[in-house]
Amino acid sequence: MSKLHPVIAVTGSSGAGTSTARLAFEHMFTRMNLRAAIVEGDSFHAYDRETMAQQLHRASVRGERFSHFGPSANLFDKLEELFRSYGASGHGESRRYLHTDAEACAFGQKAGTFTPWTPLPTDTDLLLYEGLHGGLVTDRVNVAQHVDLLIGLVPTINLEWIQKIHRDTNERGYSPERVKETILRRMHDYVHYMVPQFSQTDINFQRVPTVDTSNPFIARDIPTQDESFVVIRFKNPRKWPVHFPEMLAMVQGSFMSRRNTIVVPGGKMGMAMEIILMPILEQIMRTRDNARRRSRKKISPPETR
Ligand SMILES: Nc1ncnc2c1ncn2[C@@H]1O[C@H](COP(=O)(O)OP(=O)(O)O)[C@@H](O)[C@H]1O
Ligand SMILES: O=C(COP(=O)(O)O)[C@H](O)[C@H](O)COP(=O)(O)O
Repeated sequence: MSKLHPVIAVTGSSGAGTSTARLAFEHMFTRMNLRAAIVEGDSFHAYDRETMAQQLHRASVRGERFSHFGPSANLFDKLEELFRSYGASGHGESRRYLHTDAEACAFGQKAGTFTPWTPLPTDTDLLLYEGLHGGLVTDRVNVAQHVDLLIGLVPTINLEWIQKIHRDTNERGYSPERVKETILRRMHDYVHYMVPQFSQTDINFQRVPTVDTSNPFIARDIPTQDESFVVIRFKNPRKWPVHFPEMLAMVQGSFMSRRNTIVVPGGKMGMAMEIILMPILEQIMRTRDNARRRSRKKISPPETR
């Protein structure tokens, strides 16, 4: 945890909507005039697409579990080191995993490859991570301990699979069958490395469809915002400037389902994220500024003030 260099992580499974949620954060950062170092979780995969395919075949032949959700296909220690380093100094290094030809073309590379490791931009106000493992805790790494605000994007599983199938077939060129196989292959690691994170999160945003998603593998399109509700669970509401009565008054159609859980219409998800997250970001930045003032006082002795 860092007061001087806050780390914010949006964590969710493949297709959960973390890239989409990142855009909402970027809009808030712009409105708050904050400069963020943005890190995509896929950049901590251990293998590029070609090598990953070889590793997957080898694991299949050996009858071993192996997926993008688990430790053998990710650089978890490097991710924890990034969060630790940024929290301590505001510095670190990252790269990008280029999923599509369009992304890769901009770097003169092939899709499914990594850009080189490069230092994060300097003089940033905070780090924003969006990806698969922002809240990871295993017997070897504890990524979550370095995060100041941990957000879970956790649509109900049928909706998550519909979103992944839609995105992977339309934007990444995979067949629906191939995506179904990926979902099945990742199930063990999903249960052991993805799901436990959502007990670590400060806030979970769980989009729940109000239309039939019983068979996600035949869904023609993604349920729209208006065809859903969002269940927003706070692990510890007292930790943050969260005022449920104010939110209930501001978000039409919202209601409390538990003392720490507010439900909003899906079409109000963006508004609810802003109402909830901007005061929290403001609190984090006030804490950062106070810590920086104290740090400066320690450096300059009283007689020279
Ligand atoms: N709240 C939402 N409402 C409707 N569609 C969404 C929502 N969030 C994500 N999607 C769609 O789901 C798919 C996966 O979202 P994405 O942000 O790429 O997931 P991730 O980065 O977690 O893999 C995309 O097609 C995206 O447009
Ligand atoms: O599970 C994910 C995570 O990405 P996301 O959270 O965006 O779904 C992707 O399948 C891998 O990064 C491999 O990508 P690819 O299959 O394109 O090589």
